[in-house]
Amino acid sequence: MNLTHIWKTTLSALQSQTSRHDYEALLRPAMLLSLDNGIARIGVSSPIQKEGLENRLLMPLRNALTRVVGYPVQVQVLIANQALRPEVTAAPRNGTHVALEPEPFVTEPPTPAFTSGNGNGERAVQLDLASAMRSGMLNPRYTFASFIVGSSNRLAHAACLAVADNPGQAYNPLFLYGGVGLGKTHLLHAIGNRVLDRDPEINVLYVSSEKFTNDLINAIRRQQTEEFRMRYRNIDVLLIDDIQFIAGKDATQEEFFHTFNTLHSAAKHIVISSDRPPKAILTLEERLRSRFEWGLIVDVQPPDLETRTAILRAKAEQMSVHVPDEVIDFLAHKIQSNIRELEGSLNRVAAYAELNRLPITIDTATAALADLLGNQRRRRISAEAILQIVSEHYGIEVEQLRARNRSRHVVVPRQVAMYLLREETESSLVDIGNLLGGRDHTTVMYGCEKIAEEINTDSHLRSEVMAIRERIQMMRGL
Ligand SMILES: Nc1ncnc2c1ncn2[C@@H]1O[C@H](COP(=O)(O)OP(=O)(O)OP(=O)(O)O)[C@@H](O)[C@H]1O
Repeated sequence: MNLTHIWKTTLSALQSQTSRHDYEALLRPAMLLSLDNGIARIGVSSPIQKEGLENRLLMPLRNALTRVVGYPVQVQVLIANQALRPEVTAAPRNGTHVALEPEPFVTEPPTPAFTSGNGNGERAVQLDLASAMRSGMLNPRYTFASFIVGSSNRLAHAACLAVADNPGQAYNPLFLYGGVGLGKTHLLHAIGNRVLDRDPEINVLYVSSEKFTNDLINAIRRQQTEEFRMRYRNIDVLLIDDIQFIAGKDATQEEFFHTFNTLHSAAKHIVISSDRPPKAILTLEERLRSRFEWGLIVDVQPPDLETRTAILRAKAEQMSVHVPDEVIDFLAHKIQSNIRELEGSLNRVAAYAELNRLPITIDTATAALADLLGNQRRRRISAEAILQIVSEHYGIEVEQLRARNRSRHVVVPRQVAMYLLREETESSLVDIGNLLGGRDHTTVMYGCEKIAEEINTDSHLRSEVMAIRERIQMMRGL
């Protein structure tokens, strides 16, 4: 493995363990300069980044590197010569694409610009700045083509596609919400990429609400609010990520309110993502909340087993790694609620197998993910607890779920229980059948498939399943 490969694998492993902010601000812009005699030299571009890495991320970094290379590694953080580092600042406005977000969304980890200097023939690679500028700050990997659609994200995907094909028309604003690592950012970028593919003249801006806030603060400080407004109000498609961060920030909310009004009244499109629906963002101003509710609000749920399996297959294919079906199935069962973690786990298993020259098997995967699975064990929820939650939700007794009763008010909860037991536990179809009064495994399979299909078309059933799932997640968190 060369330095780039080691660093990429380390970053993938760390992505699911660090906050998004730390990952984007501290890890992703850093670079593995050399690895000699068990000492990894990490290059950063500023004292702030060095301090952040040393204070917050040294241990995870050391552990992740150690796992990736398979021997103990010490970490040194160095401030690399900034002259070597290509600055990706606000891209020149060429009238096609406003690029305000910093480097992280430009490329894979920025290998460029640093000399790896390990004496092993690693060469410095020059960042293709021109292509970074061309693609703006949208991540070219986040497209609709690379997005796997399943029941958990079908509506969100369809709404985003509709916006990308007809910006300024239906669903304005489009408000996407859902938990961590479920693909909201991916979808925002996919809209941007598709809009630009179809018409490179359209001004698209992807920005996190944190970045919006910082830009505003800087503009106020430098008395450049007019420029700020020109920049943010002169775009055709605004993709704003993690809007929940502006809640409680008065000046930012005020500014965003006017940005929103200007864009919306000019039929420019606004797509917003958040970790929760507008109603649940408690300190959000009422006038913003009501505007967010003007268009379409759509959720992204944790992926079901089938979608997790499809995502893992697609990622393995992208990595050109053959991963046997039983290992895919194993990972899909183990990592349930976060796609970023799902990807990270596959990367880890592949790197572990490669470094230790092992075939990819369930044993290899168990060893590679030992710490992650250890944590999960503590959070495992029993099948009985799920039955309890389902029966409480529907106001019936657990015994009725097990009984032979076929009236609809019991059949639906029973099938929901089958579906959730399959999704949320490692129980086999036979186990589930036994748990539910000795039913045949084909009956269980039918129940699971029925619910999986119906939640796509029946919004009432969908929200019931979501509510039960939320309770299960809460129980896991306890
Ligand atoms: N349906 C999907 N198909 C393929 N990859 C996906 C899918 N959903 C998410 N991913 C991948 O999972 C990772 C995490 O997704 P993303 O960053 O979009 O999540 P998010 O919902 O914005 O999370 P956060 O709340 O942390 O911002 C990304 O690498 C993304 O490409």
